[in-house]
Amino acid sequence: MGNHRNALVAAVRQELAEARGTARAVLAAAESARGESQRRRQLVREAYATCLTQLAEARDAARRDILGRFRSEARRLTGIVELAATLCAAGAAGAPWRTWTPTWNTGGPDRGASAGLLRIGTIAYDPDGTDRTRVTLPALLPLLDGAHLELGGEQSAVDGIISTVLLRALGTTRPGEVHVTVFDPEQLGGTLAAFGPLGNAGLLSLVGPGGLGALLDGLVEHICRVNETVLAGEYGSLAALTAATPGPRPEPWRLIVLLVDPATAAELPASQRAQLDRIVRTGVGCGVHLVVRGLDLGTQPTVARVGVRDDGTAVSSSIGDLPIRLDAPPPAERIAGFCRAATEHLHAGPPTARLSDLEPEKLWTESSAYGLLAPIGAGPDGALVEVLLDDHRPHALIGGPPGSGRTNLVYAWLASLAARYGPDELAVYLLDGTDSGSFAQCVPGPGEPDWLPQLHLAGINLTGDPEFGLAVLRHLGEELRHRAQAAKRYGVATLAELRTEDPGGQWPRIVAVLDEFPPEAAEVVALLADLARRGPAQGVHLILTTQDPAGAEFLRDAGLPGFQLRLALPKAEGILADGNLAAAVIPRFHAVVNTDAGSASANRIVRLPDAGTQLAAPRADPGPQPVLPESPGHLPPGDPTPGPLPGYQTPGPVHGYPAPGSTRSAWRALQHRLWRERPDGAVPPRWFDGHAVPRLPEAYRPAGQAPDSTARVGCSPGAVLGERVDVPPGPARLRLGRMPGRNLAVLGSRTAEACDVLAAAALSLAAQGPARFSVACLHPAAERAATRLAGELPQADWYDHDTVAGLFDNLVAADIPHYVLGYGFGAAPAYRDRLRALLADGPERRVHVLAWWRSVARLRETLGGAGLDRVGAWVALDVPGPELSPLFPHTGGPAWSPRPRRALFFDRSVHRFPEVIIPYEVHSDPT
Ligand SMILES: Nc1ncnc2c1ncn2[C@@H]1O[C@H](COP(=O)(O)OP(=O)(O)OP(=O)(O)O)[C@@H](O)[C@H]1O
Repeated sequence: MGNHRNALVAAVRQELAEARGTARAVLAAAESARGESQRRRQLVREAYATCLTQLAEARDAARRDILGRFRSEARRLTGIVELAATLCAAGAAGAPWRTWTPTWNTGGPDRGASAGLLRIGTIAYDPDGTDRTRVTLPALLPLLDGAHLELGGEQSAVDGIISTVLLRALGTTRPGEVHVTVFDPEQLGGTLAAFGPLGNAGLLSLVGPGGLGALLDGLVEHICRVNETVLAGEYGSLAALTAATPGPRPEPWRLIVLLVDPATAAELPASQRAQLDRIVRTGVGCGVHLVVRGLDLGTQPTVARVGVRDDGTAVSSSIGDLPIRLDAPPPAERIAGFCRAATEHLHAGPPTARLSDLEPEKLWTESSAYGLLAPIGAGPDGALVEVLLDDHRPHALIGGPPGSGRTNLVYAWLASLAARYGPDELAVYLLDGTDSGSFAQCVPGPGEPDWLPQLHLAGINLTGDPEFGLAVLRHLGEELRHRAQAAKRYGVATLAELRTEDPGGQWPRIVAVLDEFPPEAAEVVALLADLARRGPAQGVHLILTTQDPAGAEFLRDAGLPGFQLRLALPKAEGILADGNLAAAVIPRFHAVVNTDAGSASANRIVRLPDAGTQLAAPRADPGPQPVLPESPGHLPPGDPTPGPLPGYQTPGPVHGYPAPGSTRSAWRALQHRLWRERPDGAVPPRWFDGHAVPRLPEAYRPAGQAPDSTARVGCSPGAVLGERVDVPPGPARLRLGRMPGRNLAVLGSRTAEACDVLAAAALSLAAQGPARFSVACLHPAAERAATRLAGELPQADWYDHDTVAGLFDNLVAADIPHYVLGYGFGAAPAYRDRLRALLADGPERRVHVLAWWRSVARLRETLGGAGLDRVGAWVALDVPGPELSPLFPHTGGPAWSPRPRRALFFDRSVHRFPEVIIPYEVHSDPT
């Protein structure tokens, strides 16, 4: 039993031991699993913490990145907004009052430029609420061509806004482009008193307390008129019309300031309310803008509202909820100063057009096929006024008393034409019938080698030389004939058609300016009439200028057609039609341009630019004269002028030049530019200066020793007597062939000039080949010149009172010509018969007498009445025409009024009528 019990105990123990062992094993396993779990949990916790940290870092990085991008984008956009704001409210529209100045003082705005926005304050914008991104932008309001303004809130602040927008609107437009009307029944205009000076220029009007209805009615009518007559259904608004068409705005803006207290506003009659609504709806397109305080303008999109809040800031419907920090209103003295300046500016009129304003963008781009169109100045609105010369209105008459600016006007017109039409399109001829050297600036001068490339010919200082003007008119008549023949060949009638048919031909339009050219002579009248009548079809245009009514009367009397274009300078008489008094009232440097022969309805007032003609004051020193470069002795008789126009000239001083180094005038600067553009091979124009005394050219002076007597002698050498007064430059010559009468008498008491004629003749003969010269001086006054000539001739025999017999004794026949130069033969009566015999039979033996007598009576005394025939040619200096009748083949003497340095030359074998010549200066240096 005990064993059983023991065994049982042992078995129980055994089982217990096993169970304990098992439990221990399970416990150990559980503990180990728990440890593992705890480790894992730890790991997870750690991973979680790491993850959290990383996520936080990533989030922070992303936030930083976003913020950075936001800020840079905000900065960029802010920059754009600032730029846009600056552009929308440039200059006077946005500048602070400290530096504010009206835009027209700084060169702008352009005529007809569109209006922008106006600054009234600033808006502060802080996108992220940290002060770091805070930006300040101008708060801008639309007004001109943009909106009506309805302002509400504290009164003084609202009035400040009104002053601000008014001044900015006025300052960004040209004076006169904005008219202001103020209805201020409480203060009777006192609210905007600083703008008062505008009233002096009609730019500000006040409406009395009972005038609102009439004001609104008037505005409605004005809007109707603009819609009907100005916009005429073609344009939606004045802004669109101004943008689409060149020139100034056709209608000014009207700013209507209505300062109404709310009580009055509430009692506004229905009719006025209705008119107000009409204006609100339709006014902006017609330039009518309401700026109101105390009135409700309704909900039209054309209304911008500004409300001033109690804290002094404002909000605007055009900006949104952003509060506007209002600018201080403009100081009253600045407003008043501006208004005074604007008034003065308006009274002064538009700025003077400068010569450069008349120039096109590019030189020489126009074709003259159908006419010549060019501006000559600016109209009252500042726009350039153009004048046209064409086949229908071909010619122009310019008139104005002395000093009124005729020359200046011609220069301005020429500048405008010459800048547009190149030398292939335009040929200019200038004749100055005054003594003022008017056109001297167009030709080369000392230190100024340039000339007007379109200029073919200029006649300067022609008071004493109407013959040159006549020669030019004849030349133009020839050109007309030449063109008419070409037109006939091609079967066309107008220049435009000729140019189409003959594209390679040179057919520029010709503009001939005749400044005070005297039309007295019948031939001048006939030539002018011919040019005026037939010129237009051939592209020849005349511009006549006159300083007294006689010029216009002449036109009327002569019946010259085609002068519909009239340009009347201040106080011009007879240029415009009777009863058209415009020229009497225009100010200095203005002109009335009239394209309808002066009838009052066609008047246009033009302000002319200064072409700088004041530099054209006459100079004292004469310049050299035209020279032909042909060798002497090779000209056909009667036509000493080979070579086409334009002639050429030795550059030399000409009257009227600015001294070298002087400031270039506007004209001169333009001419220099044109000259640099001249075509290759362009030759200077032919010019003739009536004040200049030509020197005997070197080509007509003997070069050295007497030519060998075996050298060839021309059959009829030509004695050069003086410069011809003709279009092609060149000397007048006397052919001395072996024919009876080939002798020369120089007549007149101007000893120096007579000696010059004989000296030029002798020297030029000496330059042409071997010849013998005998100088017989019997007059003491001529002794010095004769001695000098004898010394200059290669070989000459000298005779005086004591030795003159030898002259006749030594007349031996020779193969070379023998020229006898006589000074005062009348003083040797003892030799009259021998002299008469010499004159009679000398020329056939190649002995020619060239001699000076003080008068025709002396000549007659010396030669006897019948002996006059033996003198086939004469040069008369100060001998009146009738006295020359014994030497003249027609009845009565030639028409000749003597004048200094001019002589009448007649060679009966060549001339039908004598010609005027200018005796050369042979010895200019005192000896
Ligand atoms: N538009 C202008 N602006 C400024 N100055 C001008 C203008 N027109 C003319 N002048 C000046 O007035 C003066 C007279 O002008 P201009 O010589 O052209 O007149 P004119 O009528 O031809 O005179 P004259 O009868 O003496 O020949 C000159 O000093 C000229 O510079």
